[in-house]
Parts: sequence; C-alpha cells; structure tokens
Amino acid sequence: MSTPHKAGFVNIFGAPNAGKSTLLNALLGEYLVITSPKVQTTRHRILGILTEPGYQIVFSDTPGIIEPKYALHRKMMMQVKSALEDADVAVLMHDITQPMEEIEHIDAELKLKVPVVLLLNKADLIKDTAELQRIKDAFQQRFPNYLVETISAAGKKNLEKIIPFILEHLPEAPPFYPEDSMSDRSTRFFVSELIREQIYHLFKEEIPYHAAVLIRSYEEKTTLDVIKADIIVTRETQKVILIGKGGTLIKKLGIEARKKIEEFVGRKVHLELFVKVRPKWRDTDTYLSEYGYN
Ligand SMILES: Nc1nc2c(ncn2[C@@H]2O[C@H](COP(=O)(O)OP(=O)(O)OP(=O)(O)O)[C@@H](O)[C@H]2O)c(=O)[nH]1
Repeated sequence: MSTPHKAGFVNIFGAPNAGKSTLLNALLGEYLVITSPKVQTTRHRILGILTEPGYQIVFSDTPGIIEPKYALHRKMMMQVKSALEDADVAVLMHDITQPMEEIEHIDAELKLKVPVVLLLNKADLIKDTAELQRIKDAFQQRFPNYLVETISAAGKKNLEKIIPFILEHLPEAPPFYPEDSMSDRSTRFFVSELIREQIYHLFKEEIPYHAAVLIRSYEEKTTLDVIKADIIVTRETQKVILIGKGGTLIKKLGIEARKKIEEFVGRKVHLELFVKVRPKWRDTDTYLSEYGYN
C-alpha cells in the first residue's frame, strides 16, 4: 500500500533581514521572492508551493515583524496575523549574528501552537565550529520544544532536515493547488516585484521605501509581452532622482528590470516605465488598495 498524500500550510516568521525570502527561494528552487540587503522588502504575503510526489507544502513568507508606523505597516501586520491562523507548522528564522532577545520577542508575540522549527540562519558567518555548537545548544536550551538547526539559506547548507520535519507534522490531505502552480500570485505581481527589486539595487535609502510599482497593462503579443508600469513616489524630488539626468537612470532601471522579467516569463519583453507622484500613498487606504497592498 502506498503512503497517503500529505498537504498543508507552513508559515515563515522572523525579524526583517533574517533571510526568510532567501530560505523560501532555496527550498522552492525558483526565483520566487525578492531578496535585498535592505529591510522591509517583503510587503506582501507570498505563497510559494512545493509540490512533490506524495506531498504539497504551501509556504507563506510574511512581512518582517515591525511596529506599525504607517497604514502600510498596519496592513503588513494584519497579514502576519492572518498567516497565523491557518498554519500546520511554523518556521522561525533568526539571524545567528543577532542577539537571542530578538527571536525571543517574536516568539513571545506569536504564541505559536503548532510544531516549530527554529532556524539559526547565516551560520556561515560563524567560522568557529565549537562556537557554532555552543550557540546552537544555548538556543536549544532556551527553546526545548522546538527543533533547532543552524543553517545557511544563502549557501543552501544544512537545509535537509527542514522538509522531513514539516512532513512529519503535515496532515493527510489531497493537494490544495494544481501541480504546476508555483504561487497563487499572478505574473503581474512578480513583474512588479522584479521592477521594485531593481529600484532597490539602483537607489539609496529614501527612494525604495517611498516607491511602489503598479502594472498598468500587460499584453501578451505573439512575439513578446508588452508591459506598462507606474512607479509611484511620494515627492517631486524623488521623481527627479528616479528619472536621472536626461532620463539616464530610469532607462537603466528599465533595461535591468526588463532582463529580469524576460528571464522570469521566458519571453521577450517590451517594458515602459512611468514615474508618478502621489504624496500620501503610504498612508491612504484607497491608494493602498489600488496598488494591491490589501
Ligand atoms: N551570510 C549570509 N547571508 C544571508 C544568508 N541568508 C540570507 N542572507 C542575506 O540576508 C539578507 C536578507 O535576506 P532576505 O531573505 O531578504 O531576508 P528576509 O527575512 O526575507 O527579509 P525581509 O524581506 O526584510 O523580511 C540578504 O542580503 C541575504 O543575502 C545566509 O545564509 N548567510
């Protein structure tokens, strides 16, 4: 007799920059979630789906846990809360170079009632193996009910125990999603994330935090995809910076984003970017819904 099919939901929690998106990408083997050295890149709740013979795991990568400062932040916190309600297993991620209090605080806030694997990420940064073991032991002692592992999400090191742990605690169920679905987000969403990622790469602090990307239109023509996107910023000065002298920067942004999008959709792409100023988009519910932060 064959073993019954398992399926369920896994939520990944951790402080901003702990490496949640990197882990999800490593586990799913696809370029699904944008990563960046800056905090707060993950504004959406993204579902990545791992479908293998015999099981299906639905992952959500929740936004970094932060104090809600703007309406946008409040929406992010609401996503964290809603993610809590439907999980079978939780993955807690901690940057091993950060103090233990950081994850203690998150753990206390979450009050998790499901099995937990605590991943001490960026273990590659601790060169001394005895020191690494000492840290692991300290965390295991502090969290005796959790499976504690030291990993490197970026280096894809020591990830082998994660999936078996999840499977052990996943209920018997048929798959929730069709086998070929990688994510419940549309191509448009990933395209806007890829554009946003390039904004992160090309500009310093202020611009990325104030910019949103909205796909105006997406047309699949016979030879290529034609995409028109708005980059929304809060101030005229930011628009000037984004466009650059004689349009040099927006052009560079367009070229880099187009290359990434072409890789992602596997087709030629024509990308047109427009920069728009909306002074209060971060704090206005209507704008937030219009731009998909719901
Ligand atoms: N040295 C090292 N760096 C890592 C590792 N995993 C992730 N990083 C880096 O840590 C930074 C944050 O990684 P992300 O995956 O974006 O973190 P996140 O938790 O999703 O962050 P938010 O989206 O802000 O919640 C990036 O610069 C990664 O390259 C690792 O195993 N080792």
